[in-house]
Amino acid sequence: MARDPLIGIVGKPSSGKSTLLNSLTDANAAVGAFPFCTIDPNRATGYLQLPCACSRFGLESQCKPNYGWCVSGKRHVPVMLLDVAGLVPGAHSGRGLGNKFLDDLRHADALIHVVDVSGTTDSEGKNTRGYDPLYDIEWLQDEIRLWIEGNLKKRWGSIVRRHTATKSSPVDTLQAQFGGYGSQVPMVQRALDRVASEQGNLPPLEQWDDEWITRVVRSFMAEKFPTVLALNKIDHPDADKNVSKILLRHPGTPCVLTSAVTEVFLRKLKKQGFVQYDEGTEFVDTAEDDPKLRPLDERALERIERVRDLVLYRFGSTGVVQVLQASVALLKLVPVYTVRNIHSYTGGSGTAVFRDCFLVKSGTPVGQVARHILAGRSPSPRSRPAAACVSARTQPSPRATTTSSPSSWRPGRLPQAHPASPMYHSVYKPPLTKQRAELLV
Ligand SMILES: Nc1nc2c(ncn2[C@@H]2O[C@H](COP(=O)(O)OP(=O)(O)OP(=O)(O)O)[C@@H](O)[C@H]2O)c(=O)[nH]1
Repeated sequence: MARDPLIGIVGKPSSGKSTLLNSLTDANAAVGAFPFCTIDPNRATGYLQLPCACSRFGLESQCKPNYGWCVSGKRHVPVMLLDVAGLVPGAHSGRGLGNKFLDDLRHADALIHVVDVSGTTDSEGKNTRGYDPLYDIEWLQDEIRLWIEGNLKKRWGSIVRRHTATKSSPVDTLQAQFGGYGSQVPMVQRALDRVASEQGNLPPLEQWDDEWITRVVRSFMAEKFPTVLALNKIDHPDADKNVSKILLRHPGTPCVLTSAVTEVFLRKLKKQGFVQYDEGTEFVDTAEDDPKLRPLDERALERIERVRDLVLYRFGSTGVVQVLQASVALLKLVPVYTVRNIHSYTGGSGTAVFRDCFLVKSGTPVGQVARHILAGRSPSPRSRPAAACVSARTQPSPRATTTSSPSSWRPGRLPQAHPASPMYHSVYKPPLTKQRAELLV
């Protein structure tokens, strides 16, 4: 990924995409209980929560990020988000507001699919009761596949002729077609390898029929658009049974239970000084717990109680922070802290430490990281040339620098994402056995 990661938020109309975007950012995307409330894709900066490198050295008080912020060793790293207008079944052929929305997705590196698990909106986002959201997961994946497949099949005859005439490899031929989605050769190669491992060797490209094309496109989708499901509206009484059904049907898919509307509510009260809320946790203090806070009226207090009972105490959080962490984890990104002084971790002048943090694919050679950072940014003089890279996940050594190579990681490469990292813990990996899930139903 030669640019900053972009996470696309997709789903049917009224599933809560804009609410999720608002809860992750300071954006004010239009929110409404009517379909197609969003028409243009909204881009906004969300903030990914990570344990900051400063906390490993007891330097929390000196940590002053150039972008985002850090509180008590919890770093908030900016990540670009894209809220795509609601998709409906048949979108690939222009239904709803057309496949223009699918085109908006081209540059996304991973997707958050917002699924309304309350069952109160149908596949087009219209109000209903008892709707089965399992259907939404399937048709949305199909729409994306049919869109890519349609674009490919439109030109299949000439693609094959050119492939034969130029004696290209299937990877090169497909890369020429998939380049518009921001693919790269290794990504296309992985997609083909996956098909080969599942189906046996692929026939020559000239002999691919519709079924082979579908298999290849499916596999490319898994590489290009890794997806996490945000099972949203868990505050609704009908959500439990739908969540259980989804977890049973999609055991391998990363899912995070969310209540975006609760997160928006809590962040708003926090901003206004009514509550102390630690985002990503279940802890909300009011004036009853901390007299320094502004007192809430009876109605707001009742709502806080409901939110605690229905969401925070039951699920441990609103899930909004975790869903962004899960999507970044799908991309196998690790934070890299560039510092000028590898002894003080400062950025040049002053005493502030760990001023810059970049998200980089795990395993990327240090030289490539440096080239990417120096080429892709126009850093301020204060944060200019990185003399060293420190990754928050370097375990157990504190330093991963270009000039020293601690024994715990391979010299010249960034460490692999640590499996015990909170980034992975926070992904809602269904801990349910089949029996427990059935009990929930
Ligand atoms: N109960 C509940 N309602 C929610 C939640 N998240 C969003 N909503 C409500 O769902 C409705 C639709 O939310 P939006 O965020 O506008 O949905 P959208 O998916 O962006 O819709 P489009 O713009 O039409 O694509 C609004 O009334 C929200 O308040 C949630 O977690 N729980």
